[in-house]
Amino acid sequence: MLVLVVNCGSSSLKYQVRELEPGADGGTVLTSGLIENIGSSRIQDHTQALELLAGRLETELDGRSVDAAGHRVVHGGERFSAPVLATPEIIRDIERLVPLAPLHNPAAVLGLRAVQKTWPHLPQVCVFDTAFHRTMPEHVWRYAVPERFYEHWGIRRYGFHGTSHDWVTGQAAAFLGIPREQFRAVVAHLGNGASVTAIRDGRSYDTSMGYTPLAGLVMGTRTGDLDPSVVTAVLRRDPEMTPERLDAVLNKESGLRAVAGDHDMRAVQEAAERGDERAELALEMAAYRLAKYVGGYHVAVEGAQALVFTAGIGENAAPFRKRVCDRLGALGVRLDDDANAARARGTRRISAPGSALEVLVVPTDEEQAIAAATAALVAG
Ligand SMILES: Nc1ncnc2c1ncn2[C@@H]1O[C@H](COP(=O)(O)OP(=O)(O)O)[C@@H](O)[C@H]1O
Ligand SMILES: CC(=O)OP(=O)(O)O
Ligand SMILES: [Mg+2]
Repeated sequence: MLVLVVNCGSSSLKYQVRELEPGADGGTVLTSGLIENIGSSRIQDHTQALELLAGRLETELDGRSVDAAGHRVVHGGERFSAPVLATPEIIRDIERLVPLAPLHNPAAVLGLRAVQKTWPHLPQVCVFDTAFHRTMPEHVWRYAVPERFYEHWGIRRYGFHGTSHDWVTGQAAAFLGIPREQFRAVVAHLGNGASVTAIRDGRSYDTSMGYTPLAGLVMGTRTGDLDPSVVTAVLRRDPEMTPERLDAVLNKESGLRAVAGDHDMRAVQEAAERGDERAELALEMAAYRLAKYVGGYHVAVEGAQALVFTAGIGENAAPFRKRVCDRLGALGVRLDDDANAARARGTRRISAPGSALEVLVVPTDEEQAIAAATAALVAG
């Protein structure tokens, strides 16, 4: 079966076509690519991007056609706890969740509709970032705010990057030979967006992102945790500031970008190595925040067996992993500096013998997980 995996951003569309057997792993990648600058004069909207993609696929797949499409949908609210086949009603439901994820869900809706318009008979599956976190207990997902915030507006912790946290948890448990339902871990997904999840009995027990993907860790362009009074103070003090503008500042102009002047970890690391003090401060802030979460989640899961790093930074930024692990001595974490620094691929151990927690690097593969879920649902 050929599955088109679609990850729609507001101005970009990442895709992969994978060949796989339903019920098996995510199979092999036949082709992949990225269409950027959606909204420009050349590519006006997602429908036009999909038409461009359809043309590309005809050559790239040598005339073979895809059998299904799987979409990454960031916010599934409380409604979706597993992947679903997209129907017009489901797409409308996802559209209703746009106020909860104004930066992420609109693109998914556009992508779903554009695929429908380009290939009217293609089955489509939605895979939600929030779904994996539906197992969090109520005392974890509740905020201590008036009940009506939740009742009227759905304000609670949802959590994101679930497809990645789920996949990486399974890979890590298998690598260590621990049955998944007995696995306790802390999984750090560190990409442009970053979140950390407490895994108890192989499931999500707590996670650092909240009502939106703004909470938790210091990220490339997002603040992470912040005293909410900062929001009201800025709105009061700056006459030009609006909620929309402040949303953009906190999501797109903060994090590493605000402190170090660049959102990209590679650039920040290079600047720190040259002695740039702002870059050094940004790295210390990000590492300290993450280390605090690891300590907290170690307690939350009653003793983690492993700490797992994944995504662009987690998989590649050895100096950042060291910064974090060096703060975890009180938990008995001991890094193997050579293993950490080695340029290796695939799932690997980077802790020293005798470390109280196994420290692993596990490459994430959200596309593979989305393809597998799509094939399973379409075939079933
Ligand atoms: N070799 C590397 N060393 C340090 N950071 C890296 C390296 N490769 C990628 N990164 C960082 O990974 C981040 C992007 O992660 P990624 O998972 O691709 O993000 P996303 O999918 O959220 O866009 C960037 O900050 C980038 O600088
Ligand atoms: C939910 C989220 O933060 O996604 P990304 O890391 O792709 O921005
Ligand atoms: Mg990512």
